[in-house]
Amino acid sequence: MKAGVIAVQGDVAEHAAAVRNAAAAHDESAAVVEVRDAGVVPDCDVLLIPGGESTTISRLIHREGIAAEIEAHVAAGKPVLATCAGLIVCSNDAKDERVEALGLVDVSVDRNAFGRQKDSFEAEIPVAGLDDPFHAVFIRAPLIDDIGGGVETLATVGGRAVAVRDGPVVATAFHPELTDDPRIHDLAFFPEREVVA
Ligand SMILES: NC(=O)CC[C@H](N)C(=O)O
Repeated sequence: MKAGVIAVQGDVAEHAAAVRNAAAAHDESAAVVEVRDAGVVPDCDVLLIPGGESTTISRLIHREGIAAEIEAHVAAGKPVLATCAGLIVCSNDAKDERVEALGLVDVSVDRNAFGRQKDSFEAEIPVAGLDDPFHAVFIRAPLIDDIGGGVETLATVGGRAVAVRDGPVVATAFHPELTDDPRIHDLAFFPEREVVA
């Protein structure tokens, strides 16, 4: 499996490690490429859009011609995992003119809504499809506010969605790449496969 991590800004190395771990759990190997230029995404089977700073990621993926390739990847039904800033970039509307949202996940977000109250928190949260709770790390996390009818909510905190699936895209307000637990990467990339011990 060839996995592309959008690497214009954000926590790229952590996603690379997590997707390798997720693939290893299926006795597969993931060849990870860091995407900084156009022309790489079309060869990727799966994509990861990391946490970081959504205004910067948005500006650079449009400037480098990567944004349109991400859109084509999703239009072809290929999986994407987008976390935190990645979720903001993939949303319909980030309510911030500096973020040219890709509209790949039918939600609107409030960029730093959780962050304004508290910069960072961690919580054990149940996630649809996982047997045990997931240790979720929230850092200046976005709040998902409007959710389209075709979007599946995978996890909530305080009644608010924090993980969603829209077709081939799984998006989280938290950072599954910052723990050693590959189960969210697994959900995104191996949705119908049995984990090999
Ligand atoms: N940890 C994060 O990715 C924070 C994202 C941040 N709220 C932003 O707008 O980019």
